Amino acid sequence: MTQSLPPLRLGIAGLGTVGRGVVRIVQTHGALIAARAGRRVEIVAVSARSQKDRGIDLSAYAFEADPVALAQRPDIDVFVEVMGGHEGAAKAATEAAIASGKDVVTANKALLAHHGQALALAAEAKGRVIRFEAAVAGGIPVIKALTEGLAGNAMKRVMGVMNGTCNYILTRMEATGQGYNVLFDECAKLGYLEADPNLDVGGIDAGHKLSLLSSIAFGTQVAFDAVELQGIQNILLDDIRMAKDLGYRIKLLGVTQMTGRGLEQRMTPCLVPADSPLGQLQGGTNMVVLEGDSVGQIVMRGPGAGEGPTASAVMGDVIDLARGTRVSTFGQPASTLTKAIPAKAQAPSAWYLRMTLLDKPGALAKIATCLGEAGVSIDQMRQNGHEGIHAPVLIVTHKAAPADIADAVARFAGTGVLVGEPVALRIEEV
Ligand SMILES: NC(=O)c1ccc[n+]([C@@H]2O[C@H](COP(=O)([O-])OP(=O)(O)OC[C@H]3O[C@@H](n4cnc5c(N)ncnc54)[C@H](O)[C@@H]3O)[C@@H](O)[C@H]2O)c1
Ligand SMILES: N[C@@H](CCO)C(=O)O
Ligand code: NA
Repeated sequence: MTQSLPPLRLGIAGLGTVGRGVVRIVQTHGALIAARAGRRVEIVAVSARSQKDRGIDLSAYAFEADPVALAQRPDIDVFVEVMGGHEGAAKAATEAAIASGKDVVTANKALLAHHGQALALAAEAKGRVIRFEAAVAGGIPVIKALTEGLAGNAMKRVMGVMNGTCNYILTRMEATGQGYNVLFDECAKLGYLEADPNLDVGGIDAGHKLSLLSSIAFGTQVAFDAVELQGIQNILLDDIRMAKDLGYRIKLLGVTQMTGRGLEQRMTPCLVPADSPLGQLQGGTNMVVLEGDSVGQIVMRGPGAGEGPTASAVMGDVIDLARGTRVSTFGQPASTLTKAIPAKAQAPSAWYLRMTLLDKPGALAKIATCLGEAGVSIDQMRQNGHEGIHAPVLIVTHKAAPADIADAVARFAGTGVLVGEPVALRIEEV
């Protein structure tokens, strides 16, 4: 007869959206979890900023006002960090948990994007791991897919729409004909925005997630600073409409790939074919596209945020630890991850260029000349009527290097016919 294992004891720091969800799953699915893990999972202690009523019964758990004290308790096995923030309490408590020999489960992409390598090394030195399924694309089990199911593949490219708020804004712009500012305000009212909304609309939150996927996919140390970031704040309704006319949709798309030029990581608004899985992704849903040399392309779609989906991911990690499944934090020992060499030049692609010109003879010709001088070839060029003396102009280029596009855009400024700033978006082959 096998001897039954003692319960796995959790300390949960943070009782907000995610923390409450974790407590609810542990309380409602105790028997199911015990059957699957071969042992019970128990909550021993919790920590939050206050002891206010949260609509869940916490009476059986010890309360620690200080998350560091929670992390150091000798009666917990796993520290669940669902507070947020990449400095301060989350970092101090995670370090304390590791130092006192606990495994860590976290939903905190910002913390790992900034300190992932140091934390993973510290955990490894103690024979511990950090699991973070909830941190990337919420409920989609993409970390598990990459570290386990696809471990026999050399990964070629990973792409993702991983900020639900941005995808909500972009798809609602198309569906309602309302502009960015109106939909930003709607997101604020619906509570979709991070405390600092620039984390969402500036692409930073999604960039954090991409940097974690890069590390696992390519065996490199997390290099968030090397992610090229561009937000969605400058996308106009006109862009959404013109992209649609061309057969595309605009997505805040993350792409990471290892090229002969180095590691390319970008999180930028891109045009993708409207009929592709990425192009069809609506609302706040996330999608991750994984391309491996043996498996080909895998598309995973699902909820990237919210209490249930995020807590589901946290519990998947907890149950792995209860079962004794201990995959290294980034899929291989942190000491073997190589330093990422950021690509000096990013891959060429076709480009969408939108600008406003003075509607006068020769204006378009001057812009065409700039493109020619920069070595960029034009595929399509459209002027959609005019607004007084201003003419909105759309140009689609053949494949061109980003440096050549930047060169052309710099030349536009000297023509005397440009009004405002042009917008250049990649047309991504997905
Ligand atoms: N909400 C989501 O849908 C979602 C999805 C994926 C990942 N995440 C991540 O999960 C984490 C938590 O997010 P959330 O939405 O649950 O946040 P939240 O703001 O709803 O809750 C945060 C909780 O942490 C507690 N807390 C914060 N600082 C503390 C401190 N110094 N000491 C003690 N307690 C402290 C707060 O009291 C609160 O209970 C973040 O890292 C977030 O990025 C959230
Ligand atoms: N602000 C994030 C939450 C999940 O990380 C989003 O909109 O997707
Ligand atoms: Na996930």
